[in-house]
Amino acid sequence: MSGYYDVDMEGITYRTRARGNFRKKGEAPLVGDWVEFKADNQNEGYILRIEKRKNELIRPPVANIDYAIVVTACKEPKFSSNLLDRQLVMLEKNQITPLLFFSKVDLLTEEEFLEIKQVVADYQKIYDCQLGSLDSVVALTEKFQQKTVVVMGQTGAGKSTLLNNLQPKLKLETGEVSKALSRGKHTTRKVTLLPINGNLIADTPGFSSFDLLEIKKEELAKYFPDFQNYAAGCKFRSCIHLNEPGCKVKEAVKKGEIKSSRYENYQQFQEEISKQKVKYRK
Ligand SMILES: Nc1nc2c(ncn2[C@@H]2O[C@H](COP(=O)(O)OP(=O)(O)OP(=O)(O)O)[C@@H](O)[C@H]2O)c(=O)[nH]1
Ligand SMILES: [Zn+2]
Repeated sequence: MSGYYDVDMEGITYRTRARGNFRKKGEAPLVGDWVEFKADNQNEGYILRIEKRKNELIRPPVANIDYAIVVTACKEPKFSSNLLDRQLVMLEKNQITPLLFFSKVDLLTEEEFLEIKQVVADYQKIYDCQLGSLDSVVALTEKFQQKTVVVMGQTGAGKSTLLNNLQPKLKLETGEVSKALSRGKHTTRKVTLLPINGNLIADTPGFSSFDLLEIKKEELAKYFPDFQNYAAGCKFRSCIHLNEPGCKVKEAVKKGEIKSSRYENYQQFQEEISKQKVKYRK
C-alpha cells in the first residue's frame, strides 16, 4: 500500500494521505516531518501542509534530525581529529546537536589511553562526550525521548556495535519498523531507522548537504562553537581568523585556550573552500 503516511499526535497514530498538490510540486512528506493534517478518524486523514525542515537526510530519507551520535574509534581506524571536526562542522551547519562517542578504548595501551583522555577532555568543553562505556550511552539515549537521532562515523568505527548494544533486540524490531515506515517501493531497502527508547535512530546517514564545499568562507567559523566567545572580540567585524591583525581567536589558540588541532583543521577547511571557489570561477 503506497501513498500512506502515519502521523503521530500525542501517542495516537493517524493514517493519512498527502494531498495531490504535494505530488504536483514534487514534494513528499518524510519521516520526521512536522505536518498539519485533518482527520475525522484514525484511518482517513489528509496531510495539508509540511512545515519547513531544519535539515534533511537522503539516506535514509528523514527530516528534522535532532541529535547525531558521532562514533569515533580511539584506534583501528586511527583517531583523526580532522575527520571528527569535519563531521562536527556539518552537524553544526545542519543544526544537529552532536554527541561524541569514542569507541574501542579497550584496545589502547596505558600511554595511548592517557592521550585520548586528554583529547576527550578537550572536546568535552565543547560537546557531550562519552569515552567507551556503553552504559553511559544507554543513559544518554534515555535522556532524549521522541527525538530523531542519527549514528554516524567512519567505516569500522563501531556504529553497528554501539547500536546493537543500545538495543539487543534490534534485529527483531527493525523488521517491524520497516513495515510501519516504508511506503511501497521502499520495502526492499535495508532498514536504517530503529526505535530505541522512544527515539528513532538511523544508522550511517547520508546527508543531502554533507559537503564542506557548500560552506562559505565567511560562514565557517560560525560552526566552531569554541571560537565564538573570542570571535566577538576580534578587531575587524568581518574577521575570518586567518591573517587579520587583532584576531582574538588566533590569540586564544596561542594561549592554548582553543585547542590547536581545532584551529589547524579550521585553516585546512578554509583552504579547501577557497580552492574550490577558484575552480568554480574558471
Ligand atoms: N575491541 C573492540 N572492538 C570493537 C569495538 N566496537 C566495535 N569493535 C569492532 O570493530 C569492528 C567494526 O565495528 P562495527 O560496529 O561493524 O563498525 P561500523 O562503524 O558499523 O562499520 P561500518 O558498518 O563499516 O560502517 C568489528 O569487528 C567490531 O567487533 C570496541 O569497543 N572494542
Ligand atoms: Zn578573528
